[in-house]
Amino acid sequence: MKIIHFNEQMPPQTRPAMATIGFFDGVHTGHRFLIDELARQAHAEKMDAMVVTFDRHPREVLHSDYQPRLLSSLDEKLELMTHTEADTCAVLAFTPEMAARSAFDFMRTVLRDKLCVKRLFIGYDNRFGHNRSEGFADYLAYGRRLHIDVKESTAFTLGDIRVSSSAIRSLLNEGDVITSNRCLGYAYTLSGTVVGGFREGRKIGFPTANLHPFDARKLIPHDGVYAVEATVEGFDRAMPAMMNIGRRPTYGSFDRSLEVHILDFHADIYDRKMSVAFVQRLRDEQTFADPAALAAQLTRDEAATRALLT
Ligand SMILES: Cc1cc2nc3c(=O)[nH]c(=O)nc-3n(C[C@H](O)[C@H](O)[C@H](O)COP(=O)(O)O)c2cc1C
Ligand SMILES: Nc1ncnc2c1ncn2[C@@H]1O[C@H](COP(=O)(O)OP(=O)(O)O)[C@@H](O)[C@H]1O
Repeated sequence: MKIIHFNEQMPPQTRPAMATIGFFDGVHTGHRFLIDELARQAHAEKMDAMVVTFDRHPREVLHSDYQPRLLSSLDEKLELMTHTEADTCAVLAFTPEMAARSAFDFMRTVLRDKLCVKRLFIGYDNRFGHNRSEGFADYLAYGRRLHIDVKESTAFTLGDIRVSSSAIRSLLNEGDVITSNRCLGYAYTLSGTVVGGFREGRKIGFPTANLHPFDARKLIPHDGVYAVEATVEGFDRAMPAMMNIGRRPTYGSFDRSLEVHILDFHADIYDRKMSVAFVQRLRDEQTFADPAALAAQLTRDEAATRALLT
C-alpha cells in the first residue's frame, strides 16, 4: 500500500481513484467492510482504491470538550490499513486551516484537483467540511458539479451491534474486550516501553513489567485484571501474560499503572518495547489485606490465564 502525506505543493495524482474519507480510528470490521467493497469496485474499473484520512483526531485540533481516547495511533492505523485491499492511503494533516475549509472547497481542491478522486464513498454517519454543517444531499450536489460520483455506504452490523469506533470505545471502557475484539476483528493492543516501578512485584514472586504507552491518547481499557498476550522486543513470539490496570490499592493509592506479569519468563526487559493484546477480563482490581493475600490471588489468576492461553 502506498502512503501519501498530502500537502498543497505536491503534484496531483494522475491515476483516477475511488476514495473514502474518514478518521478510521481502529480500522474495525465496519471500516474494512467499506474499504474492501470500495476496492472491489475500484479494481473492477481499473482505478486506484484510496483511503483519505487525517493524522490526528479533528477534536484534538478543534479543542472540543470531549476528546475521545483513540483505538489506534497513526502508525497503528497505517499498519492496519496495509491489511485491507486499499492501494493508497492519503494522510492529511488536520490543521485549523483544514478544519476551516468548506466541504465543497475540500472536495474541489483536495479530492478532485490533487487526489484525482472520481468516485467518493461516504460512510452513513460521516460528515466533513467546516462545522460539519452539510449532509449527504449536499455532498451529492457538490459531486455533480465537480464530476465526482458520490455514494453513501451502509452501516455494518455484527449481530445486533452497529459497529463503530465509539461503540468499541464504550465496550473497552466497560472492560468487555471479547466483544470489542469481535468488532475490531483483531485483539485490542497497547504498545509502549517497559519502565521501572516500585520493585514490590518480585518480592511476592510476580515481577511485573510496567508499560508506559507510546501514545498518551490511546484508550486504556477499564481497570481490572486481564489475560493478555505480550510481545517483547528481542523475543520472537507472543507470550501468555496477565495484566493489572489500576492503582495497586493493596500498597496504598497511586496513579493508574499498567502492570504485566509474563508467565514462565525470567529476563530483565527494562527499556524494551512491549505490546499487549487483550484476550479476556478476569476480575476487578481488589484491595487485599496484605501482599501474601495478593500473591495467593495472583496464583489463581495465573491458573486462569494458563487455562485460557496455553
Ligand atoms: C495479574 C495481576 C493482578 C493484580 N491484581 C492486583 C489487585 O487486585 N490489587 C492490587 O492491589 N494489586 C494487584 N496487582 C499488583 C500490582 O499491579 C503490582 O504488580 C504490584 O503492586 C507490584 O508493583 P511493582 O511491580 O511496581 O512493584 C496485580 C498484578 C498483576 C500482575
Ligand atoms: N515474568 C516476568 N514478567 C514481567 N517482568 C519480568 C518477569 N521476569 C522478570 N521481569 C523483569 O522484572 C521487572 C519487574 O520487577 P518488579 O519487582 O515487579 O519491579 P518494578 O515493577 O518495580 O520494575 C520487569 O520490568 C522485568 O524487567
